[in-house]
Amino acid sequence: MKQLFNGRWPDTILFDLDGTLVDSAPDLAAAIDAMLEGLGRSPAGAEKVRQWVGNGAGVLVRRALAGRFDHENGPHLSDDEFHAAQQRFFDAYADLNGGLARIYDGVEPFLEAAKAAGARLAVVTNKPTAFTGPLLEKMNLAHWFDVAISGDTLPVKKPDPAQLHHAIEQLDGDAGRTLMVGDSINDIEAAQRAGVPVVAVRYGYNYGGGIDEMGADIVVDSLVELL
Ligand SMILES: O=C(O)COP(=O)(O)O
Ligand SMILES: [Mg+2]
Repeated sequence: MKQLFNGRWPDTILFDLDGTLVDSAPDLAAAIDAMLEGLGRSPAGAEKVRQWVGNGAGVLVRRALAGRFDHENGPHLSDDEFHAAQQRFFDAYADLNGGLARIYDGVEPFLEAAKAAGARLAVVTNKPTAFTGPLLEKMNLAHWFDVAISGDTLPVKKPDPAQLHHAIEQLDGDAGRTLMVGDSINDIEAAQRAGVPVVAVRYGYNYGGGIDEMGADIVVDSLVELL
């Protein structure tokens, strides 16, 4: 990592949340299944939900209702049906968020070292604001971060680079002295479009696909490999 920054630590580091800092898919799956069961439908199960996470809550709900990743090709959904289902998901996830989730190995040692090196840290997630703060608090991770930018903070989400620009501005940073750390093609694309070097982790979701050939500057199995 330091070779990307002339042998020094980056000044600012932006972290994706779901699939990078925290394995939140079990809670997301439980909430999606509660939504589906409330609608009289069969549960989707954790394996599918893990592959549907990545574009925020609304798209996750749409994929679950369609029973497929490419929800645009599923049955027509009225706005009312969508909003009623999404509300069920929000209610269920508000109760379940952080219950089964766990912090990935290597995350806390890396955060500790980054802070000790003087880096300023932000979370940049597609998760809605209503769930980002509570999850960070529940995992006892909130104290590491100066800023959290969520999926509804701005009108656009990753892979658009706007959340990264916003985080860098709030941290008083500079894209050339910033590192992005993520688990999905969205994180890599957003970082590239923001002109920020990017580390990808192999243990995350990335829609069930590999991350090695997606263009990240560095790919690791654990963030401790960066130390
Ligand atoms: O909520 C999602 O869809 C994904 O969230 P992430 O950006 O933290 O991976
Ligand atoms: Mg992620």
